[in-house]
Amino acid sequence: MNQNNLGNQRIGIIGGGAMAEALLRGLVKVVPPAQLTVSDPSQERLDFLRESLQVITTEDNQQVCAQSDVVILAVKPQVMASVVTALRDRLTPDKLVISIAAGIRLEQLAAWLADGVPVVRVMPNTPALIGKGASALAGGTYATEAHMATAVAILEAVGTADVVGEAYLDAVTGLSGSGPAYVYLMIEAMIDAGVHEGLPRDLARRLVLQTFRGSTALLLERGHHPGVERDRVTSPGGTTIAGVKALEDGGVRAALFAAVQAATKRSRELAGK
Ligand SMILES: NC(=O)C1=CN([C@@H]2O[C@H](COP(=O)(O)OP(=O)(O)OC[C@H]3O[C@@H](n4cnc5c(N)ncnc54)[C@H](OP(=O)(O)O)[C@@H]3O)[C@@H](O)[C@H]2O)C=CC1
Ligand SMILES: O=C(O)[C@@H]1CCC=N1
Repeated sequence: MNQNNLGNQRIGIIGGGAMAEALLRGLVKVVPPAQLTVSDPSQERLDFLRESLQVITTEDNQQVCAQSDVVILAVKPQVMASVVTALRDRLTPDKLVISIAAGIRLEQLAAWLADGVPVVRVMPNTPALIGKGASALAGGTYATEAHMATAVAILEAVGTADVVGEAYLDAVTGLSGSGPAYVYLMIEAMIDAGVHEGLPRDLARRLVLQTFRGSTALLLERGHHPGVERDRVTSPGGTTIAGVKALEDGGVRAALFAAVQAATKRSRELAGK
């Protein structure tokens, strides 16, 4: 088990869905599972989490609060108000509350909680499931540097963590929170395009996945602007520029702008739910 600055903190998660599983898979590598508790209405889901990760499970959200120093709220935004207000007496100022819900503002969380409770709002993403997530987080009024360090340590167990101003978090949601879906859609379309040109599907899949992996790794390693690497692929009068022109004609840049803008707008709307 890695050393980390989570110490002996007990961490609880309310809502045992996709993101909770992702966080738990990283956390079990840095925190003893006996310090991790998760709640969910589905016994089947809890059985799965307990059997695969050896964490403590319960159907009772109050129990998660009672036996945790840090409580991560991982339910859907639409049920957040009822879940948090029901736990108001249990979420005392000695605990750290972390919300990963899209759209739900620090101000809103503070209004549902008792005065003085430290709150951190986070936007993670699903590659956290394999320790390659990208998270951004912002602290509320009562979140101290120590609370932020704890939140960062939790998120770094599943990938990268950037502390930002809360004003960025809706755009972060539209960009990296929802981003894996855009990437998967592009991967799926490219595989189909390869099949359309006569390639066997398994070969097309291998080539596309390695192309995404290699291209990303090259950018990360060299630190170049993407245009620099794109120019290297693009021979004058060659194949790539023909493909790039088709992408520009198809409005791919505009579509990506629109996707991030629409998801950011939706994150802002969820605040009112
Ligand atoms: N999925 C993603 O890519 C990302 C999601 N998020 C945020 O993470 C949060 C969770 O999303 P995600 O994991 O995808 O959603 P899921 O639906 O997979 O997980 C939510 C879980 O909470 C359970 N739940 C519902 N009501 C309660 C309750 N009253 N008490 C305890 N648990 C309850 C649900 O059970 P049941 O299904 O039976 O209702 C479900 O298992 C959301 O707020 C979302 O905005 C943030 C970043 C990325
Ligand atoms: O689609 C959603 O609302 C969540 C938040 C970011 C990714 N998934």
